[in-house]
Amino acid sequence: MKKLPVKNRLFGRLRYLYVTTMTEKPIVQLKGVSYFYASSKTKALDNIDLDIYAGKKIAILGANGAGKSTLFKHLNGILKPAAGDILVKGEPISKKNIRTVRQTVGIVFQNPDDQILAPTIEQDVAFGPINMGLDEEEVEKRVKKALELVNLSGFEERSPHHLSGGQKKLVAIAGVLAMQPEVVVLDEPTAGLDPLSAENIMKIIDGMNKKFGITVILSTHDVDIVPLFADIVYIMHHGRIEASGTAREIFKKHEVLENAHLRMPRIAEVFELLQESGMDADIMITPHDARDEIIRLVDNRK
Ligand SMILES: Nc1ncnc2c1ncn2[C@@H]1O[C@H](COP(=O)(O)OP(=O)(O)OP(=O)(O)O)[C@@H](O)[C@H]1O
Repeated sequence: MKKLPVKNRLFGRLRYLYVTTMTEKPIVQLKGVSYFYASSKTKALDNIDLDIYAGKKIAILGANGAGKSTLFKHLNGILKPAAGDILVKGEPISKKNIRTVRQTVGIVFQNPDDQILAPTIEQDVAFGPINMGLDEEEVEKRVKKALELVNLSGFEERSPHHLSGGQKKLVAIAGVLAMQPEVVVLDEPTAGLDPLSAENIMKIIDGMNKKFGITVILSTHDVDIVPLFADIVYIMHHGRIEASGTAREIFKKHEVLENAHLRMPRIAEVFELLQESGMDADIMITPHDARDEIIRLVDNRK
């Protein structure tokens, strides 16, 4: 085949990049979404615009009461916005498409007791696939795979109500994964977990994204896990998105963080202290980057 001149090849490549990035539509999109709880007279969401792209890992960072759970309840139609639109795969959520929307976007609630209903783990994880009208063989296959993914194989016959908080969260995640969603939304998945269980759950969440390309949106106020996980971070406060960007960009916004009752990751504070001691240190927010920066600083002093 005749090779195109370099200029044409370059143009072709640029056009490809344009087509794949600029024209890609968000898998979930919020346009000017507001929500008001009449009972507490609270404007929980205030004109939220959000574009979530397929395959990304998103962290919504916000203090207690920022509006994270309310936002999530809008993503698969549990709550309807008082104003604005929510589109899933380009379609506004409606009565007609709500079942499809709920198969596309699975939510793992903050409290697993709100989600776990059946007497055995197997029955609980099978609930979604059965509701989707899948045949017995497919349901069984999905339950087995979902329990494997959360490391709960062998727990099928046990009662979910006699599990630890961390294990209950895993059952809730398995229930959502068994529906094979494209987007998984997790409301504070590490809240109330010990460090090892939190790390385990974050590994499972990361695996969903890496192995299956699932788009992950999670909320947290744990600033230390965010840089280890997220491609894109949003800061929420008083029902508004106050900032967005990569973790590195976000954790430079000291004022925004402070106003939102958040802080930098602990590891970054070490670099602030080094700067205060007169060292030419860059602020690092992950252990690996911190190691590299410390080696650089040590080498420079030799
Ligand atoms: N069911 C409800 N009825 C009335 N007000 C509510 C209800 N749920 C939440 N709110 C109010 O809406 C605001 C946002 O709450 P939301 O639970 O969405 O915040 P959050 O960021 O998820 O908080 P947290 O980190 O504590 O879970 C708060 O002021 C809260 O008191």
